[in-house]
Amino acid sequence: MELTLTFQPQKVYDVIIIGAGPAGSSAAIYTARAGLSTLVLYRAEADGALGVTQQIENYPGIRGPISGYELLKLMREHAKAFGAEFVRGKVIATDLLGEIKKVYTIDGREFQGRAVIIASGAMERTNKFKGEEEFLGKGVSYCGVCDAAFFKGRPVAVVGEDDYALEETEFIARFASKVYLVVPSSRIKAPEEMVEEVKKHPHIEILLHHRVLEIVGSSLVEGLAVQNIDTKEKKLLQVDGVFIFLGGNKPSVDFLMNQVEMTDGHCIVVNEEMMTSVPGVFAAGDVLCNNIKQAVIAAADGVKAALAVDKYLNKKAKITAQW
Ligand SMILES: Cc1cc2nc3c(=O)[nH]c(=O)nc-3n(C[C@H](O)[C@H](O)[C@H](O)COP(=O)(O)OP(=O)(O)OC[C@H]3O[C@@H](n4cnc5c(N)ncnc54)[C@H](O)[C@@H]3O)c2cc1C
Repeated sequence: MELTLTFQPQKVYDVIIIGAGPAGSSAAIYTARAGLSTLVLYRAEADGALGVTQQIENYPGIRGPISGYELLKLMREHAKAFGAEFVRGKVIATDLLGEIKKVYTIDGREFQGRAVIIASGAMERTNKFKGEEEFLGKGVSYCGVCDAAFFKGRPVAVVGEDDYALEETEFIARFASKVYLVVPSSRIKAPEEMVEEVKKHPHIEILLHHRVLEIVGSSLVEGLAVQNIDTKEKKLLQVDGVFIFLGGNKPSVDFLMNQVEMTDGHCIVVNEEMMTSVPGVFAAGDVLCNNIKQAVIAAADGVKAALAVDKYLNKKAKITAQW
């Protein structure tokens, strides 16, 4: 019998956009409309600064009030209508220095593109909890897909307060016997229907408005000390694992692995055409520290980056507007 092997070459996109907030989605409208094959990678549906915004009423043309997530869906649908592909996947690593740029997601996929736009926002944490570094890999994790199975039939805690944290909590609850969802704020910043789903889950207990005091244990995690912010009551949750999915206000740039020039404060350096120090790699939106954090400014930045990608890939002498 003759064996025929068929080799499926990996698709190389014209541009990969990391982030589906206003910067990434607006960039995708322009790159896709310019006929460039466009892939947008994003972490979770109602994620990023706009995704968690309850109400917005100052985005031009959308009088509102409208939730940030509803506005995002309009932007994404607009980009999809021009052919942009949106794929969920948290980017954890990149290889940007070659002509073909490689982008890796947490679930082990590799994507290739001729240009990359970094539009991952600025919602990384700035502070760590007591015990977090000590128990990293010994019960502390930042990845449900990677580590939830290690906690099959055992109790864990998840610390987080948005859509991304909810999705991870639901996934982890498939394995753990009990999941305490510790929410530092007084509400979960996610669409109501997602919150209701999680509330109904028999293994999940939500602790709203609780702060983390300390992750405790000897060689492995044995508990999470928390405090109710309203009543000041402290308790020790007996858990074997602590998953942390909190946001902050630092640029989300870990996956760049120092390949592009940055300032001391982890701010990406770009030129007037939004290009970083690496040819073919651009950045837009809140990920740029000096930006005024507004949706319309992020969107405009995304458009500038998209037009610059068109110039770069099509070797144009200058950036041209799209009519
Ligand atoms: C509470 C709040 C209220 C606000 N209210 C207003 C307002 O009323 N009006 C206004 O104009 N602006 C408002 N803003 C600001 C506005 O939301 C931001 O300026 C804007 O969303 C920035 O857009 P962005 O695309 O740069 O980043 P974001 O909107 O933060 O989007 C980042 C994207 O990157 C993705 N991402 C991050 N890391 C990764 C990764 N590792 N892998 C894959 N994807 C990743 C996320 O999933 C998300 O899709 C508000 C912000 C907040 C937090």
